[in-house]
Amino acid sequence: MLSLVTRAAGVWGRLRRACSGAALLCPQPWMEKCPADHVVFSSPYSSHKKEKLDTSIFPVENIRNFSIIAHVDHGKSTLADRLLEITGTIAKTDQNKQVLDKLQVERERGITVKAQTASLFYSYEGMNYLLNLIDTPGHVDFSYEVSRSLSACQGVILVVDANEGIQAQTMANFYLAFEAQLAIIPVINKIDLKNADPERVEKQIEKLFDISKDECIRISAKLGTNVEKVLQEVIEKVPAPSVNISDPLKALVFDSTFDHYRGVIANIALFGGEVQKGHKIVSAHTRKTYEVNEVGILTPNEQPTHKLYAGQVGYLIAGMKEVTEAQIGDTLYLHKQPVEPLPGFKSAKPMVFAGMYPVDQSEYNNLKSAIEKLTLNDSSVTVHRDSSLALGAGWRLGFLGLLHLEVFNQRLEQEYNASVILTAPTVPYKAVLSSAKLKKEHGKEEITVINPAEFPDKSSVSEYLEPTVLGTIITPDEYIGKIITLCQTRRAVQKDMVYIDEHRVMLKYIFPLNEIVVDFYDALKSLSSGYASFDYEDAGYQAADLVKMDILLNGNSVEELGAVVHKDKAYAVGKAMCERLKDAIPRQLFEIAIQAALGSKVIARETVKAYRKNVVAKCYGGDITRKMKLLKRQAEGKKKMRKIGNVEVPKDAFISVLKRQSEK
Ligand SMILES: Nc1nc2c(ncn2[C@@H]2O[C@H](COP(=O)(O)OP(=O)(O)OP(=O)(O)O)[C@@H](O)[C@H]2O)c(=O)[nH]1
Repeated sequence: MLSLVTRAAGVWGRLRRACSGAALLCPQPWMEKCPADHVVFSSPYSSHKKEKLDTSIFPVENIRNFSIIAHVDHGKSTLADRLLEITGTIAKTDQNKQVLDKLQVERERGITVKAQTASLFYSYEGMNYLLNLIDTPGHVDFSYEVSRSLSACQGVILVVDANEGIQAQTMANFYLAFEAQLAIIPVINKIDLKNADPERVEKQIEKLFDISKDECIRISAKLGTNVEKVLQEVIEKVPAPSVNISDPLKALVFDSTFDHYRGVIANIALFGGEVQKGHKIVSAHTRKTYEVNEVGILTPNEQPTHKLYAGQVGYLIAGMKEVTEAQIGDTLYLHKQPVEPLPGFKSAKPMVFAGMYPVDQSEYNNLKSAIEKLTLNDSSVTVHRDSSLALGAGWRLGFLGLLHLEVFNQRLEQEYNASVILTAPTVPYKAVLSSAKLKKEHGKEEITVINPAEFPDKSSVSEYLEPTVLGTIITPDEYIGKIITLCQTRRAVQKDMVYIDEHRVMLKYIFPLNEIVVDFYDALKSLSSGYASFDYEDAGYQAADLVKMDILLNGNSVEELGAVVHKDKAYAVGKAMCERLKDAIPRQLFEIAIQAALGSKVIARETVKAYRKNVVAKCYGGDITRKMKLLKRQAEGKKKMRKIGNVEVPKDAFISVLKRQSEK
């Protein structure tokens, strides 16, 4: 014990030297409130220190790796901010709002989409600890991030809102942690709210998770109330990683990003050994050898260290220039010291597919490289090459949900300046083939169809199958009636209904995936005044009576707008799609007929009237610059259009047509 304290004191000195003097310790204003034994010895967030830190002072027993998990908006990122402040990782200011949500898309939408790591230094009861915190997203579309993050952890802080109580994603995230056998610290947040009812939430936690209410910590992440207690509980309750420094290096790549200058930056968790600059490492996946250029921890910016040791979580740069070289889930080991690779991750199962095309074919290569780099950072996206008559060469991408698709699209625009056309999303259907010709062509009897254009005709199929999910809805009981009706209109079958307390009910339904993927969540929120929550998991395939619906513009079938629908819904969906297309397609110089058809049978029709006005007429005889401006604006608008036959279709129309306006 003594030697550890002495070592730690020495380290503190070294860390203090490594971080510039100004960055450290009292009399920093935010330090004065720290209790005497909670010594802070990291640098403020803003300053990236090039001088290397020595983290050897933290023996494995003093390392804790943990995640914060919760339902959307229950306060994970706010709690992370407070933990960063308490440990002096960032200065305490009012500007600290969701510091770990670094992406523009996260800040704009106010949600976490990427798990983010931060190493915190904390001194408690005379011991110095290295705490590696991973903040995770709450939305179901990003649950792959959560499950990957948990593989680098031994414990979780499970945050539950004191007003909303346990919600659908609280359940899902709890089970992820429970199945991974992690220590779970239940935290009831937002106790400062007027309607907070922590006692009710404690009862729910006892009932649903079998965790004693005495273990729950009541906090306000916003005000900082009791947050320090959470940190101490992490030290007390989360076990240190069970690893050995003297073993050969075994590092799990649990995330990667691509830096334009430095290539691939891999986030790694060390399950054995140590690694430092100059080491030769091998990727178990590609068997390629690399020399390590830099290792470090994330504070939460990259902070180089001399080495990374077993039990630590950090980053590694090793001259991987191609995005395909750093697979998430890969195991890295030292050259000539091979190890049994870690199990890696189950690959994500895409729920929604959509076509993605460059707005202009000349941008194909740029977009290709942008997609490759972004999928390195978001490995749950699957990519297949595709092409379409109207849109040219492109890709068919698989996502975990519609929000995931939208966020990926937004990130492409914001981080890679790439503008794309997205086609209507579809779920992966299956067809059991009866035609000998098709069976031979595909080399199998059952095919998965991720593009409606390739949906085989009924005459060559013995059965169609559609994907289903087990949905969990948690709602105040006053909305049950409306919710049950909504579920029935979505062809759902009820599996369970239990009261989780006097007024809240948990419903379980099997849904056809295509009934919920686009807008079920919005409909649920709107009819429950925002109080119901929803989460789902894969539940296999079921037989379904499916048909392919074509959309025609002036008699020409538009492959990119075609959809696979349930036969009973074809008329309603066709009518709605035609109506929405009518709103989306601007009037042009000729009349446009929009039709939905099943085979040769037209089931719905709308007309866009011709547009007669000459936009520059009013400029004749007038100012030529005004006329030029008007024409330029028109040309800009045209760039956002796609010509199909002779009809100009706005690029957003392809995706917006499937959205249902409102639920009756
Ligand atoms: N009153 C009150 N509001 C809080 C508290 N903690 C968080 N909030 C607010 O709740 C909202 C959501 O907080 P976040 O920290 O972004 O929640 P999150 O769980 O990280 O959200 P996602 O990452 O999108 O899942 C924000 O407006 C916070 O200011 C709290 O203790 N009290």
